[in-house]
Amino acid sequence: MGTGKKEAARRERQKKTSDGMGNVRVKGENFYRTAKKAKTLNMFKEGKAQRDSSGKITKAAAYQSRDIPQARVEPNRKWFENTRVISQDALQSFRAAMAERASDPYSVLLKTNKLPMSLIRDSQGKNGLKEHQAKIAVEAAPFGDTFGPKSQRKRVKLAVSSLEDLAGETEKMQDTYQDRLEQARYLSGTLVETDQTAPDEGTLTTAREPIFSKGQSKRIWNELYKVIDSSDVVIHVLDARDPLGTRCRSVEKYIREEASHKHLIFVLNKCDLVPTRVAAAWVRTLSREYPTLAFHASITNSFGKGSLIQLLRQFSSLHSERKQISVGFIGYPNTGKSSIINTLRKKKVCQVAPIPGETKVWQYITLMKRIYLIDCPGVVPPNQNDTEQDILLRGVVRVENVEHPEQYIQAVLDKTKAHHIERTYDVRGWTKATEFLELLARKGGRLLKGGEADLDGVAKMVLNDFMRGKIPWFTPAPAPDIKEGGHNQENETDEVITGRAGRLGEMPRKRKRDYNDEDEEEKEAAEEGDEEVVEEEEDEDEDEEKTEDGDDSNGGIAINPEAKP
Ligand SMILES: Nc1nc2c(ncn2[C@@H]2O[C@H](COP(=O)(O)OP(=O)(O)OP(=O)(O)O)[C@@H](O)[C@H]2O)c(=O)[nH]1
Repeated sequence: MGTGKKEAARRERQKKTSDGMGNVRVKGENFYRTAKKAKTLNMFKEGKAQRDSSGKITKAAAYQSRDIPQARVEPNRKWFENTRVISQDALQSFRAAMAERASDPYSVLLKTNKLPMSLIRDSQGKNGLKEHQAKIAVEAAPFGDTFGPKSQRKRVKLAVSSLEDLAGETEKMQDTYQDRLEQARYLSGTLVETDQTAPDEGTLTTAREPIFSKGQSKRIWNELYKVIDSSDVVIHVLDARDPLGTRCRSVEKYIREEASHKHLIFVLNKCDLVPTRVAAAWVRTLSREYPTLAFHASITNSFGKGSLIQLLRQFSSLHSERKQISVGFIGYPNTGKSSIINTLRKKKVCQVAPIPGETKVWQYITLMKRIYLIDCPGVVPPNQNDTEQDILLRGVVRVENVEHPEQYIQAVLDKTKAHHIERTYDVRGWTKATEFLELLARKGGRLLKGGEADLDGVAKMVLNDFMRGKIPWFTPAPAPDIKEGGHNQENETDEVITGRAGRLGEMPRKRKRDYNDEDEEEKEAAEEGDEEVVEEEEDEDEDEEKTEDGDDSNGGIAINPEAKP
């Protein structure tokens, strides 16, 4: 809207031309020219007709021209919509099903127009083109026309001209493949380890199903690097049941080499699923490399929360010159990164689910005025040495997407103790994984048509139970090096090696609790329970910030002063 003279002129003009009531249009709807008006004006802009001295039109204006403009169809993919593709298998089964129906005299096909009938007619030769082509290619064309010196068919283009060249080409491809493997190993940080166990020259790894490459996509790694770049403290969340399996060594290496000013700490989550001794042994082992904390993520009954907050406060005072510090949570999918953030905030701020890949993008959460938390999607370092079984049992893959889950059940049975399985499912007397599944399916009434056991469905259930902690299992901590560190070696050896907990998957039978002798019932119940729950007394601390700290004194933390933070 102009001011002064121009605006006054506009108002004056519009008073005459507007609705007759003297209402002047104000800025807003319909203030400017309408599309139609603009089009008309543009048409005139393209030029006037040319006239001679007597006023006759010698050349018409563009809008007056009667020439038909040259036009072409707009290249747009919408012309190709409604095109469907059908696989050969699906086509065959459709044909078979249709043939069956057609031959049944008691059934009539209604609404055939909703079925892709042309797919059937094709094979009957209605659409002659394809059949004709096939005939030419297979039956009608003589050998000479196809392959002889007078062949009319185009030669297949080959990049090689002789058998030797072909062999050389294959070797070259093999070398490139080996280089790629090497690079993948380097990325996963297992280059040194694999050197000793490197497969023999010439052996090839088989291709993997794409679902086993979850957490490795470029997108996820970009998210990870965003989180690392924006964090001052990086918390690497490990699953207490398999801390080494859920370690991302390449990320540790990256932080050590490329971002050594950032603090890396380990948080051993899901400690409630392993016996205290095992968690303690792992904390001792891992804290030789980085500060390590034991944690149990739960909004109502957590463990290690006070220690973690205390540690973050220390980091924050270490960087007192900054306005705030950011703490990034990284780790394998499903290790409980989002759950830890929810525990610290004491409310559900991040989406949590018992399936991997729930967190899709990074997320900022304010813990206190000076401490921000960043959630990251789960990452999986690519490692050619990991089998599909390893990847699956670490909880990286969504079980419902796995084909033939029965094949992994033997690994579950090997990792767990038979009596734990018996207690969980109340089945006994199996020798093989398939027998176990069969028993379980029959017990739960999970049968398919014809009374066959639904092995697939039951196997998926067992795998989910294994990952979600319904079946107790854990990886024992490695034996402590007697010469290393300043720990009480006697106790360590005793705890880690000779205890029942030292054996694979074995859980202590008794809880560490004082029983009343009279209270036999409770004692029995405790003996039944196979999990030794790490308990925490929460000392709620009034904080002026957004969180209330559950203080468990020094419960979860074990920091080795020699370890490089
Ligand atoms: N028993 C037990 N379960 C836990 C603990 N922490 C997390 N969980 C469970 O583990 C599952 C995964 O937790 P999330 O917090 O979604 O894991 P995440 O690491 O954020 O997973 P992504 O989104 O895939 O990266 C959920 O079902 C949680 O309830 C814990 O300390 N103990």
